[in-house]
Amino acid sequence: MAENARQAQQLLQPLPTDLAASYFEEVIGRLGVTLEVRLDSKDKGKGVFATKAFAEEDVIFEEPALVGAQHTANRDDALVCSHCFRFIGSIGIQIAHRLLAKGCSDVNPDYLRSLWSGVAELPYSERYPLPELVTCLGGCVDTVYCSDGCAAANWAAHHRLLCSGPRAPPAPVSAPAEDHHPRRPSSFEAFRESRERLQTPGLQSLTAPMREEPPNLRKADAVRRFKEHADETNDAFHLAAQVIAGTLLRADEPLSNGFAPEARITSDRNWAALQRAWRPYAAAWKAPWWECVAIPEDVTDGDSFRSDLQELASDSLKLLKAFLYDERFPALFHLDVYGSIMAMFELNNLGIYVASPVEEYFELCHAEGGGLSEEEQKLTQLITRPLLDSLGESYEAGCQGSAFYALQSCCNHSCVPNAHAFKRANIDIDGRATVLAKRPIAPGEEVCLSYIDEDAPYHERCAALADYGFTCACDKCVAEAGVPGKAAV
Ligand SMILES: C[S@@+](CC[C@H](N)C(=O)[O-])C[C@H]1O[C@@H](n2cnc3c(N)ncnc32)[C@H](O)[C@@H]1O
Repeated sequence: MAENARQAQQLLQPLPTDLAASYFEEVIGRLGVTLEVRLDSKDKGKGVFATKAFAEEDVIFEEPALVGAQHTANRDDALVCSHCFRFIGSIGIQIAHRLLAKGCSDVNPDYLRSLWSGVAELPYSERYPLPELVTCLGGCVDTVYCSDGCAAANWAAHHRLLCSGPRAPPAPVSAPAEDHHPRRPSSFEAFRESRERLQTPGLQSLTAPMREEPPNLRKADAVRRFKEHADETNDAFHLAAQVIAGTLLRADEPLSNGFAPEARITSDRNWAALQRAWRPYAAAWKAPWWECVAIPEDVTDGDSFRSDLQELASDSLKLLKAFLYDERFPALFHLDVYGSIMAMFELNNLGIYVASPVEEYFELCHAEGGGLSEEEQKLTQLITRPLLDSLGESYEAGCQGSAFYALQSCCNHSCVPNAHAFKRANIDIDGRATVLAKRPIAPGEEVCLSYIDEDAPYHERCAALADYGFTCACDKCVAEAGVPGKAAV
């Protein structure tokens, strides 16, 4: 077996117990929570266990995503920080963003542009202050942030390698450069145009010979092609790119800082650095995507469905390698490794949901008892009614995406869960996972979430969990499976 394939197969092995234990101790320490990850939880693999008592509604843990992305289709609905997923700008900017993106003809576009630029402001919108928009350190417009801190953190985590920006990045990359001022694109059109350019490779980029372009433009085009393919086929490829870029950056760090793992031969040092950097994902090991995905009911030829998925992943990986390939770490770019990352998202992801402040704003202005006097509402609605009507039923659309969390992804399922991932109104305003106790939990008890509608009848629950590739062994399922007639309810 070639060295590359051999190393790839090694990356695809579950972490040895001692390394997995120390990795999760580090995760628990970083999050500062009173929990432990046990590696063998009753035939279910890993599980999360309480090490102290929790009362009902207690926060069991909160955790930022390791990688996360807003759904492509949601980008026009919600303008959020690309790192923490908080809403940004202002209520006026959020509404203008959506209506201008929709090409709405019911409201004067000049008025919407003035909302976008901040020249016009909506009455009472100051009651819902949002952080100023901050642009990307590398100058691309496919990411925007709520603060310099988020821009720097995203840059350091993976965006440094995934940025399609035209500007040379400021140095050092670990801290925002002093001359980097938060700034928002001057007009919605400039912002939008730049985003559209990201989604549509210009004719020039398809026809111009690559070698005549400066290297940074070549890279920018290759990044755009990868992102466009992900937008059109499967959002999870964006997350897979973040995993690979983040792993490369972590593997590179000890090598470039001279703190290389102890090994005399360079290739051995590179391999040791890669193995260490890969740990968060080795701990979430899964079989390749095309093998573990449940075949949809309407698909008759399962084999060709699986081979189509494999081909799709292969196309995506080729586009990624065009700008990200690093010859020191060839195993990271093996198709089976890419497939395992995709499977991790398929089986372990948590949806991101952040409620929109626009919903609350319209409640204030339009709902009975919303907080304004009748007279104030009447006057305000002269401005807000046309906006609300144009937005239509989906006026309250929140931010939606998906993310992977180191600890939450270890929580097993139960059809009588003692915990739930829940967003508390006005408290949980970003993409962190917040897990609350649904009932009192004793020390030593396993913390379980429900991946599905746990109130559904037994056979529906079984079918829903088959998509996750397992048969539930919780007490409720065991009891119901044994009761004649119950399965048919
Ligand atoms: C999000 S992971 C949870 C962590 C997992 N135990 C691990 O070792 O990585 C989901 C996987 O855990 C296992 N699992 C979770 N809940 C289960 C249950 N109630 N019964 C059996 N297996 C379960 C299944 O293999 C499922 O695909």
